[in-house]
Amino acid sequence: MDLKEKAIASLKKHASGDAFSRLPAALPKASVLIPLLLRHGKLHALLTVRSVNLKHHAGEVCFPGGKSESGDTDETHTALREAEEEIGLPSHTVQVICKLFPVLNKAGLLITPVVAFIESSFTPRPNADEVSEVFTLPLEFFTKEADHSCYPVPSVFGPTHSFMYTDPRTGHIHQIWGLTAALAVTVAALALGKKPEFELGFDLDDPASAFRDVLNRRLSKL
Ligand SMILES: Nc1ncnc2c1ncn2[C@@H]1O[C@H](COP(=O)(O)O)[C@@H](OP(=O)(O)O)[C@H]1O
Ligand SMILES: CCC(=O)SCCNC(=O)CCNC(=O)[C@H](O)C(C)(C)COP(=O)(O)O
Ligand SMILES: [Mg+2]
Repeated sequence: MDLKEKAIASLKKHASGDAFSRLPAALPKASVLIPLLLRHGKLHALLTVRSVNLKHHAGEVCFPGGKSESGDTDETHTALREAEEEIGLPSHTVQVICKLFPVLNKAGLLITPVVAFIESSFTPRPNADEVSEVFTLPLEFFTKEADHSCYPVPSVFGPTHSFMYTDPRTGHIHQIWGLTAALAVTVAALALGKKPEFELGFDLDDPASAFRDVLNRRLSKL
């Protein structure tokens, strides 16, 4: 099996499918698309920098995504629609692999990550109202200790991973932390089948249990 086939097989083992479909329907929902691609024989992930003019998470690094709208048929539809709106990614060119376990953020938004492969030749067309920059980086970056730290963020999370990535193409230094870092670390570990050099915080063979525990604890506080 080649790198891409291995990653797909490994990610599919952790597909959440409809396991979370019985959560309270009233919870506001959002999806993020975690776009993977092959570049120079390695798996890469695509990330965006949010416009500084947005009301929420201004200037932060995140995956393409956003809130569910009434016309969306499911979480995957939301992720694909948002990616098309934000970076001009044509939905029909995307190979969706699976949905992973959803995460409840501080604002009570239930966020479903959708992992997908996109074409290596994709050229982003960022919508400047929402996205100021798009970049890709090797997925294995999220398994290395070199540019990683882990620290508590008072009243927001438990410990959060944080990475400082210097994009060799632009020289820009991007901080990737919080939800986005947690998702990137998870997808890197699953897709590459590799434990990071730092403490992962969940069992690589059964990540769903840890995510389900966190979700249940959060739901019980609503
Ligand atoms: N054309 C546009 N100009 C400015 N802001 C926009 C916009 N389209 C969407 N937004 C805002 O960008 C944020 C992210 O949208 P989305 O969920 O579609 O990704 C939302 O704000 P809030 O985060 O304040 O709700 C939304 O209102
Ligand atoms: C969830 C809170 C954090 O993790 S803040 C730390 C760094 N920032 C991020 O990881 C961005 C998190 N936010 C998002 O990905 C999006 O705001 C969203 C998917 C929750 C909702 O999308 P929208 O585009 O409508 O803001
Ligand atoms: Mg968005």
